[in-house]
Amino acid sequence: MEEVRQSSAWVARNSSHVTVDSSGIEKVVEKIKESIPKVEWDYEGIHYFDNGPLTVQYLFVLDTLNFCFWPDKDLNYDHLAKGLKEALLNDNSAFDADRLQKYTGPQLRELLKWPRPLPLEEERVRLLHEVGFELERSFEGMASKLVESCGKSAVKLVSLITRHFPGFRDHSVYKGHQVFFYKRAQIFASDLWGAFKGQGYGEFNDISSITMFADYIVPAVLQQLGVLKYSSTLASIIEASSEIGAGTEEEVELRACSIYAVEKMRELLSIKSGKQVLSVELDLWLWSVGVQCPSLQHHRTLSIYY
Ligand SMILES: Nc1nc2c(c(CN[C@H]3C=C[C@H](O)[C@@H]3O)cn2[C@@H]2O[C@H](COP(=O)(O)O)[C@@H](O)[C@H]2O)c(=O)[nH]1
Repeated sequence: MEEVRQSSAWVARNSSHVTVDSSGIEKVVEKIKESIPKVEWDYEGIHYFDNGPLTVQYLFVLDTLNFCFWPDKDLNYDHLAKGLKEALLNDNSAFDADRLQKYTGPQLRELLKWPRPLPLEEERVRLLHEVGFELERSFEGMASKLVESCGKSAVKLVSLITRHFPGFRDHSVYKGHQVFFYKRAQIFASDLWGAFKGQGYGEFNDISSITMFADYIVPAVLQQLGVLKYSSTLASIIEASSEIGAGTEEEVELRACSIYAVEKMRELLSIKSGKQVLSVELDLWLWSVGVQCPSLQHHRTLSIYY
């Protein structure tokens, strides 16, 4: 994940609309260093888990669709995680590779028991087809085979996913530089690690390589904590709930500065507490704070990546 770290740091050094405030980081670290908040994976109790390959298939489908809920104000991540779980409990072949290649928009809606079109529904369906097709072509139809071929390396897993599945190639070009985020690929590795508690399909010797997942919730939490500072123009765009285009400087800076800030927080926290802290752990804490705050104003970008 070095390319994610390095390219995000480059954006943070050259940014025009978002700044990472080191005194803000110090304040947060001072507050939490004595007892570092630990949030348990699936604290909500919404995910499917059977300790086997079907869970891996579920998590891969989940993270294929884990983006852009906000255009429908009643829809959120929980609906997706729970809806897919219910679908699998009703029919354990619902995510077989051949079935994934055939879903239509209305069928996906029905699967999730959502009464109206999903945001970016056509893209969601296209990505499911892509995943079904490539799983069948290269991994005997099973996401578990994909995971098994990574030799307990999260870095290898992310790179294999981005090589095989174009829909996971989450990157941007910023001021002429290529910037990598790989949000859904990284969160898949982290979901495996969390669900299987670091064992079996969730065992990764390099889980510390994973960065935070640059979504639309964590940047807003970091801003509230005083870790990120926005230009007045950017702040008013977000307050007005106006859209920010995918690939704009503003959007790339919000995501990259969040990655950079969490890396800095992690480094400082490790020094001050004397314990190794993982970016995935900080991410889950920050995300859970964000989704429990109904008044949180986040940036709005139509994107298939987060
Ligand atoms: N950084 C980060 N972003 C995350 C997650 C998760 C869920 N992780 C699960 C794993 C274990 C836990 O028990 C969680 O349930 C979703 N998201 C992102 O949030 C947004 C959805 O927001 P809203 O519309 O309000 O539901 C959307 O971009 C989605 O991609 C995370 O962990 N970290």
